[in-house]
This record gives sequence, structure tokens and C-alpha cells, in this order.
Amino acid sequence: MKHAYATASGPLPVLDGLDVSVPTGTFAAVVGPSGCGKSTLTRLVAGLLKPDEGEVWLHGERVKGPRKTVGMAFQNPVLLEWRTILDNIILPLEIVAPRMPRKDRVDRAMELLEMVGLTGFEDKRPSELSGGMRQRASLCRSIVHKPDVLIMDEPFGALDAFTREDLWQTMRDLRRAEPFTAVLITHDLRESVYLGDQVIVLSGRPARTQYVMDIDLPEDRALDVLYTPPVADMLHILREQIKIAQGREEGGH
Ligand SMILES: Nc1ncnc2c1ncn2[C@@H]1O[C@H](COP(=O)(O)OP(=O)(O)OP(=O)(O)O)[C@@H](O)[C@H]1O
Repeated sequence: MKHAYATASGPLPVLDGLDVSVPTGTFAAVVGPSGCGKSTLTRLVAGLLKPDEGEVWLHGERVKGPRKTVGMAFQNPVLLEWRTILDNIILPLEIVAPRMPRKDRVDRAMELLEMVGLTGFEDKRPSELSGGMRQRASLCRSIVHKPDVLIMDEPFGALDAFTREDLWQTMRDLRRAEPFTAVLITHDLRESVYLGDQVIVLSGRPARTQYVMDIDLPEDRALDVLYTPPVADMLHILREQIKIAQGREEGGH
């Protein structure tokens, strides 16, 4: 896949030679140097941008424009303050399933709230919740309509380290409860290994697929797995790959 942005000083090539494949039901973590084109990749997968060359396919269908069956989560949860947490979570269902009875929508949202430990907060406003709780609610909203793919652009980036690790566990619990295909953009290598079935390292801009690591850890991994020798080895390899990616960028390619 290839993509360049039109800028005042001419085209800015952002992706060139990017080839990513995420099997249905698996979790891909994408890492790479700052500014290499990771967010651009998410916009292409969501159908918000069209690649100059190449194609994006989702569940056997070519992506030609924005899709309703994509879930998105960002660093800032962007919950609507004039809606309760419950009504924020059911928002995608109002768009994707307008004829679904309210009771079914509420049941679905309550089921997710329970999975992320937010039962009892459904009638609160977003500002009454902590940052970590808001991000939990945002995760519920991003999967409430059972999207084909969940795209996350650094959803845990703004949280403190302990809250972030809690959210990693919540994410794994959610996936065990209802498997979905996910693409996570992150700057955190530990996060990529803990959450990913594969970690994709992008090169410096213009980004291509530089390295792919399959993560072979137990399905029910606990956070402690991050402190074991096999994971230390994986993190070491990924760090080396990031350094190579940064070097390529500095080389002015
Ligand atoms: N709409 C746009 N028009 C022009 N240039 C853009 C546009 N969006 C992004 N860029 C440029 O494209 C490059 C890649 O941006 P992108 O946001 O995809 O990178 P990123 O890897 O997500 O960055 P970071 O890791 O810092 O979040 C950057 O140099 C950015 O300035």
C-alpha cells in the first residue's frame, strides 16, 4: 500500500510498501517511530482515507469509504457530556441498529459495563468519572455494535502506568468474552506484547512493514508474564527493530 499527503511543498510520502494482514479474530499491535504514519494507517483501515496505491480489505470486502462496522477508540475518549455513560455507550447502536428496541440496547450496554467493572456508573455523566473509567466506557462504546474491526490509536497513552496496566487486563478480558479483530497503535512495547497476537514494526517515514513478531504466550496470560525471560527477549528484539526504524528515518529516506 502507498499513500502520500498533498502539502504546500509537494507530496509527502507517508506509507510506501506497507503490507499488513490481520487474521479475523486476532489482535495486531502496530509500533513504529513517531510520525512514521501509524495514524494514517488507521484512517485507511477505517475508510476515512483512500490509499494512492493498494487496497484495504475487511472481512472479504474491499474498503471504499467510511464503514459503520468499524469501532474506533482514541487517546481522548470524546464522550458526550450531555449524555449519561449508558447513553454514550449505546450511541453506535442508534446509528448502526436504529430499529433495535431500547431495552436490547440497554441490556447490551449493561453487559459490557459489567465486563469492564463499571456497573453502577451507568447514570453518571462523563465528567463524574476518572480518566481510566472514561476510557473503560469508551472501550465499551467502541465494541457495543460488534464491529468487524476495532481500531485503537493509543487509547491508553494518557493514563498513568497503573491504570494503563489495569486497562490492558480489561482489554484481554473483553476479548476473551467476545473475540474481535483489533488493530492497536501504541508507543509502548510492553503493551504491544501483552495485548498483541502479532506486533508489527513500521519503518520510519515513509512507513513500510519492517518486522512482524508473532506473540506466542498463553491465552490467559497474567501481567506477570511481562517480567519473564521470554518476554524480556521479545522486548529486546522489538527495541532493536525500533532503533533500526529510527535510523532509517534519520538517514533521510
Ligand atoms: N492531513 C495531513 N496532511 C498533511 N500531512 C499530514 C496529514 N496527516 C498527517 N500528516 C503527516 O504525515 C506524517 C505521518 O503522520 P501520522 O499521524 O500518520 O504519524 P504517526 O506515526 O501516527 O505519528 P505519531 O507517532 O507521532 O502519533 C507526519 O509527518 C504528519 O505530519
